[in-house]
Amino acid sequence: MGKKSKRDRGAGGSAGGGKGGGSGNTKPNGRNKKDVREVMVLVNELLQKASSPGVPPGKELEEHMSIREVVERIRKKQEGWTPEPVPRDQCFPVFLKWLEDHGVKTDAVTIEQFEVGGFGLKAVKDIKAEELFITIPRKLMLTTETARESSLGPLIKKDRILQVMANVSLALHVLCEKYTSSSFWAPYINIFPGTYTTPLYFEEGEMLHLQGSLNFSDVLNQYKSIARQYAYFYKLFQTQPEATGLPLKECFTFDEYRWAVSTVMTRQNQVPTSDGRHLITALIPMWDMCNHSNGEFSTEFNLGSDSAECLAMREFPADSQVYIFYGMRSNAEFLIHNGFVYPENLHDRVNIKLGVSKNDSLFAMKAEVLSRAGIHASTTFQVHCGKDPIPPELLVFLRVFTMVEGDLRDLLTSQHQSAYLSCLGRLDCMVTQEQETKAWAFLETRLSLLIRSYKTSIKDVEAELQASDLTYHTRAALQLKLAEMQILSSAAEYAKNQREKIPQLIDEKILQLAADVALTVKVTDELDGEFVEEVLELSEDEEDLGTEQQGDTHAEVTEGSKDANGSVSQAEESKTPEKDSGLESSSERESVDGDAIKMNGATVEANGEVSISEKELKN
Ligand SMILES: C[S@@+](CC[C@H](N)C(=O)[O-])C[C@H]1O[C@@H](n2cnc3c(N)ncnc32)[C@H](O)[C@@H]1O
Repeated sequence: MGKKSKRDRGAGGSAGGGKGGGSGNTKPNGRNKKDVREVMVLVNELLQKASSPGVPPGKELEEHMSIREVVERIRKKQEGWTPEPVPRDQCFPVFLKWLEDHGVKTDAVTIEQFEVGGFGLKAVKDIKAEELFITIPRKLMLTTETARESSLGPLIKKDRILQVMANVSLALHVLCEKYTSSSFWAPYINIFPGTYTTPLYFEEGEMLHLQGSLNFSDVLNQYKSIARQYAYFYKLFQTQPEATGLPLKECFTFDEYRWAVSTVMTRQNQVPTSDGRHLITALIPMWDMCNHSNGEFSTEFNLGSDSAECLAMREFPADSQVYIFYGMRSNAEFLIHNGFVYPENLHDRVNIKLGVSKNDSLFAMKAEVLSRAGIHASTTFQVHCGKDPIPPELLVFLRVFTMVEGDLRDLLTSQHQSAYLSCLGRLDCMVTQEQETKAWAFLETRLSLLIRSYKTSIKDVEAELQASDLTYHTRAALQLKLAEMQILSSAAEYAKNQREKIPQLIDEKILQLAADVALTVKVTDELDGEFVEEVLELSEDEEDLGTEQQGDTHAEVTEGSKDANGSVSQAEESKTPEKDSGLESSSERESVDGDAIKMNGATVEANGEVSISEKELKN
C-alpha cells in the first residue's frame, strides 16, 4: 500500500456535514471562550466521576445517573459546536462514484433501505452461494495503519493509550478525517449514519428498560468507559502540542466522540497487514453496508490482490437483501457493540456467575478439583439458547459443586483423573445418581431465581413489546430482556427434564458412572476447561444427549490456507495481555468491539477489542 501522502486525496471533497457524518468543515457555531472554560471544568468533574473504581453491586445505576448528569451538562454547553448533518442517502451517489473511480465493481449489489437494519445491500441479480460479489482494495480502507500515517500519527506515537487502544485511535482517525474537507475518505465517511442505536445513545428512560437484565451493568460500564475516555481525550486535545494542528481541538464534543466510537464499534473488522503477519482493525467501505443474519463467515482477505473479497454465504436471489455473518455473538454483544438485538440469533447465550462458597466445608477440595479441570472456583458460565443449553465446563462445575467428600477424594487420587474430569463434562456420565440429581436441581433453582430477579414475566415483556409507540432503543432493551429470560427459562426446563429422566437413563445404561467411563476414555487435549476427547467407546445415544461441543465465542485466529495469498498470523491487537479481558471486567477495562471476517481461509471472529486497565487510563 502506498503512503497516504501519495494517495489521490481530492476525490471526496466535502459533502458538507451529513446525517451520514458530514465532513464538518464549516466553523463551529456558538463556541465561545466562556463555554470552552466551563466545559473544561465539567470535563474534569466527568473524568473524576468516571474514573472511580467499581461501585458496590446495586449502586451502578446511581453512579451512572451521576455520570450522565455531567455528560448532559457538557452536551448542553456544546450545542451548536458542530454542523448539522446532511441526510446520508444524498451522499450515496458520490460514494458509489468514488468506489468506481478506484476500481470497485458494484454491479452485483446496490445500497437500499430495508425495514429492519436500516440501509443494507440488495442483490441486483441472482447471486449464487460462494459467488464473489464485492472486492474492496486495502487502499480504500480506514485502518489503524492509516491512522498512524495520518495527521494523528504524532499523537498516537506519544500517547500510550492511543498506542494500546488501536480502535480508539481508529475512532479518532475517523473523526479527524470527517473534519478534513479534503480527506481522501470523505465520500465514505459522509455515508455513515448520523446517529447510532448503541446504548451510548439511550436516553435515561430507555436505559431503565434494561434494569433487571443480566447485562445491565455491562451497558452502564460501557457508558462509563466512553465518558472517561471522552474526558481524557478532551483534556489531551486542549493541552498536547501534537494536537495543535488537528481539527479535534475544536470539534471534539461528547456527541462526536460517541459517534466516532459507535462508527468503529458497529463497522470494524480485522484485516491482515500487507505482509500478512498481523491483524489490524479496519473499516471496509461498501462491505460494511451488509447487515447481519445467521450463517457463516464468507469474507476473505486476499493478500495477493491486497483486497477484501466478499463471497455470498448463501444464494441471494435478485432483489433480496444480501447479508453477511458478523460472528457467534450473543444478543447482549449485538446490542452493546452493534446497537441491535437479533431475535433469530442461533448463537444467543447469557452469562451466569457461579461460585463455590468459601464457607463450604469442602471449598478447598472443590476448588482444587475445579482448578485441575481448568475452571476457577468462582466464574462466569454461559447458558445457551436452543436444545443444548449447558456447555461442558458448566456441567463439570455443577457436578463438582454437588460432590460429596468421598467422591472428591476419589477424584483427587484417581489414576485416571484427566479422563474422569473430562467425563464430568459429558451428559452421559455422572458421579452418582444422588449427586446427579442434586446438580440438576441446583441449576434449576439457580436459573429460576435469576428469572425471578427480572421482576417481570416473559408474558409481560411480550405484551410490552406489542405497543406500537416504542422507541427503537426501548424495543431493543425489551427484546434483550425477553431473549435472556427465554434462555434462562428454557434452560431451567431442560435442567428439570434432565433431573427427572435420571432413573430412566440409568436403567437404559445411557447414563453411566464417570469413574467407569473414564477407564475407556483417552484424553488427548485439554484447553481452558474445554475438553477435547477421543472417546474409545461412545454411547450410541450420545448425540441425542447433546454432548456436542459448543462453538467457541472468543476471538480465534487459525492458520490460513497455505495458498498463494499466504497465511494469517495471530492478531496484532489480540497479542496484548489485555486482549482476553472481555466485558465481564469492563469496569476496569476499555474495549470497543467489532465484527468478523474470514481471511485466506482463516476464520477470525474479529472482536478486535483492545483493552486497557483503568490505571493506565488514569496515568
Ligand atoms: C456494518 S453496519 C451495516 C450497515 C448499516 N445498516 C447502515 O445503515 O450503515 C451494522 C449496523 O447495521 C444494523 N444491522 C445489521 N444487521 C442487523 C440486523 N440483523 N438487525 C438489525 N439491525 C442490523 C445495526 O445498526 C448495525 O450496527
